[in-house]
Amino acid sequence: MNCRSLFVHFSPACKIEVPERLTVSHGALVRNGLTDRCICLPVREAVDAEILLVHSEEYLEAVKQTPHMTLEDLKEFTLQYGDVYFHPNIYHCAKLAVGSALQLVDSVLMGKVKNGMALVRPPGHHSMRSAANGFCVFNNVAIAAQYAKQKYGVKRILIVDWDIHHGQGVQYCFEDDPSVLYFSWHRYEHQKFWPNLKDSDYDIVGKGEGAGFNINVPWNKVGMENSDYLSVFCHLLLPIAYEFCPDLVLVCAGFDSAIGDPEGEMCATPDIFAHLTYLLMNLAEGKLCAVLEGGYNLTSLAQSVCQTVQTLLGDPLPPLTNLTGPCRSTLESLQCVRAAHRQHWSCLRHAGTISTKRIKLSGEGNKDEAEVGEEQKSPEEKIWPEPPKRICPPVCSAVVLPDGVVCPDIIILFQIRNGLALVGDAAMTMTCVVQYVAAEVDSRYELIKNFPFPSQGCTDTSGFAQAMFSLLLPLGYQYNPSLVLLVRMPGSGVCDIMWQQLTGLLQSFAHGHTLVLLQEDDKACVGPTASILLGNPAPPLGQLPASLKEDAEAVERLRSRLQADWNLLLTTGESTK
Ligand SMILES: CC(O)(O)CCCCCNCCCN
Ligand SMILES: [Zn+2]
Repeated sequence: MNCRSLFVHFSPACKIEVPERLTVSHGALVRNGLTDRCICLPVREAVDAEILLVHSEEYLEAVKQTPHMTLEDLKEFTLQYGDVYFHPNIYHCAKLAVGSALQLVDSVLMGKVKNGMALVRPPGHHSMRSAANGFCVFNNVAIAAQYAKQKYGVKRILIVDWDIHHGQGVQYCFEDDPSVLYFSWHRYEHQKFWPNLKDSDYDIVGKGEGAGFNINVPWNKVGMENSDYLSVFCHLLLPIAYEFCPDLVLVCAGFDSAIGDPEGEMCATPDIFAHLTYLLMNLAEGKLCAVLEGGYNLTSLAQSVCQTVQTLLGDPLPPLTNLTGPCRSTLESLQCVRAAHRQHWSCLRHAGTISTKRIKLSGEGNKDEAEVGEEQKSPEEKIWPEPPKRICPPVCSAVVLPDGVVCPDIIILFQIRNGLALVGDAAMTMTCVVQYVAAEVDSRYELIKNFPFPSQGCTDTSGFAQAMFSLLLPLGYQYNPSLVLLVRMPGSGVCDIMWQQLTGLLQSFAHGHTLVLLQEDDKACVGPTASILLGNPAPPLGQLPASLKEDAEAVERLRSRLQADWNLLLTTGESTK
């Protein structure tokens, strides 16, 4: 009997938002042994009340009809929205995506897990109160934020949207809400890139009570690299985020901002997401929920997801190499956003003064004159090195007590990850360690001493925080040491929680190989320091007041003096020379 089989082939309306995005990402997590180290949370469908935290009744009712629609009706239905595709099963999937994000928020806020990532489809950040848009049906992250506020009374939530598209749905939801700080960078090209909104530009800062709590960083050129992303984090997002002092961090984790993606056409490599994730984990005592948005190159998507989850698990970060500094277009965007937000955030009040002439940026950092060869390649043809293995030394931390000997090579030679030593004379020991390292281990080390501050004492946490973000982090990234030696000089005046934040942030470098030297009478500092070295989150600094003018100016003077040689320190396209 010849059986006639009928293949109904759904020609995929959308070629990039495909099921393989989840199967390939999950497969990579399994292959890298990361799922074994995670707990897998059960998913559930969101209920109406949760969806109505963001969306209107009429929109929810309309979407509820879609499972019963014919293909023709579905096509008709989608015409009222932009760039979104409906399938009879998408309502169910969209409820699962929201439900997954809420399950993650519950687990983090109830302390069952430190942090986590929800791998969901369909994405959410474009969907609005009464409209689907850009592959999104319900706004997963916006609903998660409202849910966290309503159910757990969370006071301040930071949403970081590193997807390459502007999450206008999130912006519209919270634009007048000062309890939710929304940060988004996005391909913009002076409004020529989708969704082509004037509302996505840097001067849209929020409305009424929400003024200052909406930060848009437009990328007006493609080909942005790791340096561009890091400079926006160091010189804009982190200073404001620390001043805001969130109780929870939600990430619209779209990976179409990675190299190879057909939508983003950027050149940042997957390991950058290890660092972006880590830098955010030092906020809100590590309470971070990442929710998948976009990401359409299956190779870079899978690698980026693994880099993100590995950092959430506390593994050492892969050093970022050849950071050449931000390109001119980034500096222009950075300068515009900082100027637009200067009145709202005291960390920007003394921001770098606009100066006279343009600085000649290093060649590679300049998208305007991208190398010819690279320029021609399509995103899919781009190649990049596989992110390096991030090995975890068998021992995390060692403590050397006064009668012990400080031998830094055990740290550098990967036998342990980091360590602290209580020594009789911190300054003298530092000199010995530096000579030993320089001679014996032939490694580059970064000597971290407290920056010369005009104002003594911990009164100026803000000034110190400012120095950390606008000086220490960019310098450390560009210098790329193989050991970080952190010395707490007697009378440094750096208060414990700032010290803990500093110890935490400096583990961004050198595979986390940090050697801390403490004066032996500084015993009270051993516990808090060891806690950070063991991977615990630093306590919050609290909402930071304006830094003392003389401190901010001292940092600015130091920054503008060093920026000619270290252009990750740059925040404007001008040099002050
Ligand atoms: C989650 C996400 O932000 O990645 C969704 C992106 C939607 C892109 C729609 N492209 C439309 C092109 C129109 N000519
Ligand atoms: Zn996107």
